[in-house]
Amino acid sequence: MTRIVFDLDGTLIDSAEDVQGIANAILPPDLPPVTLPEVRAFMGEGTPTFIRRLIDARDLPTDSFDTLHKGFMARYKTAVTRTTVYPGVAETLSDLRAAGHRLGLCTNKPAAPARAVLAHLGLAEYFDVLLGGDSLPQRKPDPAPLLAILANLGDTRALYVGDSETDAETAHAAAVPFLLFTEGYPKGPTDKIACTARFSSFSALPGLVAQLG
Ligand SMILES: O=C(O)COP(=O)(O)O
Ligand SMILES: [Mg+2]
Repeated sequence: MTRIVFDLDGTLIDSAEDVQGIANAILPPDLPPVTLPEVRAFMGEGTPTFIRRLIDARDLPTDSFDTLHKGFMARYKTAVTRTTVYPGVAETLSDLRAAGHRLGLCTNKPAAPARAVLAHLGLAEYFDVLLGGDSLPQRKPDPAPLLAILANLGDTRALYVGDSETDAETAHAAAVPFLLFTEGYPKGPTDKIACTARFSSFSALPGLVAQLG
């Protein structure tokens, strides 16, 4: 049995279009809408950082943070309809569970929208434990959420699966082997991201888990 912890946005799900929708809903209408590449670049370090990046990109007053953050959070839980699951994710999670592994979810997305989107996509049942970006005082790349999830899952071999530099840093800080999904929202070239192994299709993951055991 391995404890396998997953990142969410850009790893299991492609949520950028839903996040783009709520970002544009809170932006003053006279400003240029935020683009998908911008959204992908702003995501990964949690909602407060996303809002700060949005403020910088559209030269908004810094004191608009609270209003924008509140508007964003109010819409986030229901912004699920344009989100898709990467190919093979559900089958792979199901196979890993059937093989006896225990699965956790460590995301910087706030916990309520993370739970909502997992439920909407039928993925919630696979995870024994979930921590979001607002669950603890620390968020990734601080290793605290990943370590708390792993402690909850037992004390066997552990792996962390994510899509970004933030995830690589988190795994390194927690001294956990990192598996990089290369098709998500990295900030730079994926070959520059330190990892134990990389994969571009979820069908490869069960083999990697077996091999690293
Ligand atoms: O909400 C974010 O910033 C991204 O979340 P993630 O940690 O699931 O990639
Ligand atoms: Mg991610």
